[in-house]
Amino acid sequence: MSKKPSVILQCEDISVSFDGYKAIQGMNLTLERGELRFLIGPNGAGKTTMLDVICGKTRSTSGSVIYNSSDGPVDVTKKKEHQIAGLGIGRKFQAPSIFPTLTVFENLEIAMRQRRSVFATLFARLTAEDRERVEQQLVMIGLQDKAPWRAGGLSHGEKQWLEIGIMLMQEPSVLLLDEPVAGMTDKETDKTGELLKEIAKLRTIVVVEHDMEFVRNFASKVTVMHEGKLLKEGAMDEIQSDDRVAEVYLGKRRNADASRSTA
Ligand SMILES: Nc1ncnc2c1ncn2[C@@H]1O[C@H](COP(=O)(O)OP(=O)(O)OP(=O)(O)O)[C@@H](O)[C@H]1O
Repeated sequence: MSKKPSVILQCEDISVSFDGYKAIQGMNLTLERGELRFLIGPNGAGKTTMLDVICGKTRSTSGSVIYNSSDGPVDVTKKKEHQIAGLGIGRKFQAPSIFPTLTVFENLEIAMRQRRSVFATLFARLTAEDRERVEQQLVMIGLQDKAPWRAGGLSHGEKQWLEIGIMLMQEPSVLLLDEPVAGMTDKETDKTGELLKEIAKLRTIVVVEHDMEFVRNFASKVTVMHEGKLLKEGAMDEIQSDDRVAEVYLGKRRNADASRSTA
């Protein structure tokens, strides 16, 4: 058997324009298998747009996103959103996708069934193996005690973990998450960090994040974007001691302070 390439995703020279406004300008991003990468940068840097390009929600105006799928390399910029999801790139959006009136268990069960053909979904009964898969997922996301709960009754943090569990039932190789800890308590935030580290043992995760404490606590490698470009990439301590990174964050804060003081 041939060895899988260590790089799972390579975004090269990506540019995106919105009605002439250049939101991304020649961005490069290379991800290894099994890494937890944080994508940071001031507001409007282009982080979410980068995730949108990778999952096919937004078309790049130039550049390529090569995904090393189990069937070989594919340029996903040529694919549609549902095809990209089918190839193994999962995206979690801010809007919740859980069914609040169904139980936690049923939410995971439905996600598992969606992988199958319509015929199989209509007629399949839950096998012992299926049940085992759902149960393993419940343990992974820390909701085993809440399996019979209605999903709508979960706390905010628990709902986010269930959403991550739903994504995992599709067995993606790459997970794209936009601010997964927004609105969480400190305890929930830490638990989410541990969960993401666990998931990244088998899969690649990209997290767009503003919560710097969360990034400091859980990031091994960080990519900083500014004005649609790559500003700096490296370990968190290198990022923190970089003058240009400090400048773009402080510069933004200074501008915000100035406009506030003149308001
Ligand atoms: N659909 C769109 N149409 C027009 N402009 C857009 C669209 N989506 C994003 N933009 C603009 O592109 C730029 C980059 O946006 P993006 O949301 O990717 O930044 P971001 O780094 O994720 O910011 P934030 O941290 O505030 O979420 C911003 O100036 C934004 O206003």
